[in-house]
Amino acid sequence: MIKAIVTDIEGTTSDIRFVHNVLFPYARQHLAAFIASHEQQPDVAAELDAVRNEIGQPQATTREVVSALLAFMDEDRKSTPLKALQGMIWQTGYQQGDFTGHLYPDVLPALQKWQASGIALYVYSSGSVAAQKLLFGYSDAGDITPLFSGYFDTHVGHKRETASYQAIARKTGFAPGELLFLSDIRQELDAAREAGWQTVQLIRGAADNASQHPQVGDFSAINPEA
Ligand SMILES: CSCCC(=O)C(=O)COP(=O)(O)O
Ligand SMILES: [Mg+2]
Repeated sequence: MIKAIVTDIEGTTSDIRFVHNVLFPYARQHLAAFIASHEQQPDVAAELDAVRNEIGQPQATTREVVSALLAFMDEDRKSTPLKALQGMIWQTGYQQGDFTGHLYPDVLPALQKWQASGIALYVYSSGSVAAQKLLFGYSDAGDITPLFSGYFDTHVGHKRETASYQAIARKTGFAPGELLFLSDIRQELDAAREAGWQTVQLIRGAADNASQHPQVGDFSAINPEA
C-alpha cells in the first residue's frame, strides 16, 4: 500500500522546456552580476568555495569560479553548489514576477486528491530545496507548498543512485515498499526500484521503450489509493 509519493519536477510535474528555456537561461544571464554583488555574503561564499573544491582548485579566483559554473551549466551538471546558486538567482525572478513555476494541468488535482486520501507528498529534484520551494511557491496555480511534507535535493545523494532512495526512506520514516517515486527518467526509477520503492514513469513526450516501469501520460492515470 502506498503511504507516500515522492515526485521529481523536471519532466514530471513541470515542462522540461520551462526549466531549460526559462530557468536555466535566467540563471546564466544573471550569474556574473549576482556573484559580483553577493560574493561576500556567507551563504554565497560557501557555495563558491564548494565549487573551488569540486574543480580541485582551492585558490581559484572569482572569475575562474564563474567560468567553471558556466561550464557546469553547459553540461547540465547536477553540481550541488551550482544548484544552490541557481536557486538564489531564481528567487529574484519569481519575486519580480518575471516567471511562474510551470505545472502541468493534471498535477494539482492529483496532488490534492492524494493528500486528501492521507498520502504524504514529497519532492526530490536535483534543483536545490530552496529552488523547489520557489517553483511550487510561485507556481502557475499559486502557492502549493502546503501540499508537501518535505523536500530532498542532491544533499541526500544523486538521483540515479540507490543510496539516495534508501536515505529518503530513512528520513521520511516510510518503509521502501510504501513509497512511490514519480519521474520521467528511467535510470532514476531503476535506482528507486533497486531500493525497494514502487515506481511510475511519466511519459510527457517521447516514448521510452527500454523502460521496465509502469508508464502513464499524466498524473490522472496514477491510482496510488488502489
Ligand atoms: C527546482 S526546478 C529546477 C530543476 C533543476 O535545476 C534541475 O537541474 C532538474 O534536474 P532533475 O534532476 O530534477 O531533472
Ligand atoms: Mg525529471
